[in-house]
Amino acid sequence: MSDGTGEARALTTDVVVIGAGPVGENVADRLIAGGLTAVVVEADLAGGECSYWACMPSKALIRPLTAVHAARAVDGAAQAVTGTVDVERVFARRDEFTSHWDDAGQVEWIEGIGATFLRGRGRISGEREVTVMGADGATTVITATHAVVLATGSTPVTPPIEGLEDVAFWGTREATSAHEAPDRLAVLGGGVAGMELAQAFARLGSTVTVIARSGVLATFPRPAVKTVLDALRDEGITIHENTATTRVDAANDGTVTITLDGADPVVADRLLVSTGRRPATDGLGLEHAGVRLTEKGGLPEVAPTGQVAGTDWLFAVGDVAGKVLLTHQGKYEARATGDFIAARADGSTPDAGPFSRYAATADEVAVPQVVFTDPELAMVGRTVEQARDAGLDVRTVELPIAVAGSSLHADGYTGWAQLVIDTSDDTLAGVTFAGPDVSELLHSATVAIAGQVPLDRLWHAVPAYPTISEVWLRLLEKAGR
Ligand SMILES: Cc1cc2nc3c(=O)[nH]c(=O)nc-3n(C[C@H](O)[C@H](O)[C@H](O)COP(=O)(O)OP(=O)(O)OC[C@H]3O[C@@H](n4cnc5c(N)ncnc54)[C@H](O)[C@@H]3O)c2cc1C
Ligand SMILES: NC(=O)c1ccc[n+]([C@@H]2O[C@H](COP(=O)([O-])OP(=O)(O)OC[C@H]3O[C@@H](n4cnc5c(N)ncnc54)[C@H](O)[C@@H]3O)[C@@H](O)[C@H]2O)c1
Repeated sequence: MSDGTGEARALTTDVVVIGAGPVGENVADRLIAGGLTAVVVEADLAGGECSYWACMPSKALIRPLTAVHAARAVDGAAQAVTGTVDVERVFARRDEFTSHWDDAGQVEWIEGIGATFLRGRGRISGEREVTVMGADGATTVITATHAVVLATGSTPVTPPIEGLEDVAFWGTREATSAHEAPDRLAVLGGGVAGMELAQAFARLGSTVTVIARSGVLATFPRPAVKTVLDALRDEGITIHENTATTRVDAANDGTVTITLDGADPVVADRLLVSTGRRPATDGLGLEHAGVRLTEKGGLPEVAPTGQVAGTDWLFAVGDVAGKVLLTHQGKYEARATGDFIAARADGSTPDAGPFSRYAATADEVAVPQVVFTDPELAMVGRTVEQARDAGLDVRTVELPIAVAGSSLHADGYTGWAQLVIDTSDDTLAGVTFAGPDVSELLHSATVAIAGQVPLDRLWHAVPAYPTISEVWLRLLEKAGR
């Protein structure tokens, strides 16, 4: 804002938060709860990528499709599903979940907690100083007495493929906000976003081809990924793994041809590029904080408190911190950072050791993630490879999910589960489930890992009969109990 004379307006606050995604909102909430004042700066929509173009719209699209599929998998209920999915209603329901891309409710929430909301693009312009350029060109210079928190999220990475820059392709933003399903959709990138959206659009009526440079969902155990691959292929989705894309061409009729190394070209009406994201650090003025970005544009070391290495006033949380690109983990970092800044504001040095309230320790050992394909993938903690890389001595037990609860849940239920066990203290280092609706099992595993519960004690956590959770009993028996 300016005062009408063209001069910058000046503001002073305890903490400036740049970015009002879920993570920025949460850090502001903790700062205010801790007795500080905060200005939250947002260039686009308050609520961020997650609310309008990522988690919420994608899951809003997926849920009705999964619900229909689930009913069809239960004899007696299947007979009640006599129609087809109402594609228009699915998109309309998604529109409700994104509040029709109107952030009035989120702005009201931010102001309701007592923070000041400022619409504009923020950049660091000096020590503890942020300059905000409003959409109308007005400038506000904000001085922070305590800290500046970066919560600017991430931006998509576009691979350097010949011809791609001349094609009007979809990113995940366009896919999650689409109002129609293309006849033929090609998806470049077999990560979480690509696989979820591939199945969603296939179920909305598109003929879908996925092109993955490596194996799809490569960070998950392969037998778990196989349950997803088999299901998606059964639904008619073509999946090319370990396949390089050599060039992309657009024709005058709007179709796109994707030339592959070692496979026939793919012709599509739309190309979705979902090949990963990187921290949103462009134009943030980090040089004014003495921070040098890494080659890939990431921040240097960010401590578990969120403090950026080499400064005592700059913090980073959520996607921009570059640790874990998940909403729930970013919000967890926000709680630790907000509490740390508030606790430090009186001049004391809070104990920010592992598992203290001021350190996002779980980022390293207990990150839960769900892939909302159908069947779902749900994993927390380390895979065998990650555990061994971290120097742990581990053993595994794995088995198909075949208990009374799963057989009742869906006819022909197919699932897979694995425990990664740290042999030094007989606790869990990682757990993976694959199968319909396993996402709701995941928190049990997260509690066991974060709580470092030994298997001997876990044996006394009796799963209710007949639920899918009974797989815990089978896993523990196989582990020697
Ligand atoms: C398709 C898709 C689906 C996903 N689904 C899930 C899911 O189901 N579950 C899950 O946990 N995660 C999911 N994610 C990841 C999730 O979206 C991110 O981890 C999450 O949005 C990170 O939150 P954030 O607040 O750090 O960043 P963002 O949500 O990106 O918010 C950052 C905000 O900062 C603003 N900003 C940036 N620069 C400036 C600036 N200079 N000045 C002012 N404002 C600025 C942006 O406009 C934005 O509003 C998904 C991602 C994608 C792409
Ligand atoms: N359910 C969820 O929690 C959820 C859903 C979607 C996204 N996300 C998060 O959002 C972030 C972004 O998702 P994403 O799927 O875009 O990223 P990602 O990093 O998970 O996957 C990107 C994929 O693209 C591939 N790739 C890279 N370059 C390629 C090329 N030239 N050709 C073909 N493939 C190529 C990579 O090998 C990788 O498999 C992720 O970190 C993810 O965790 C989470």
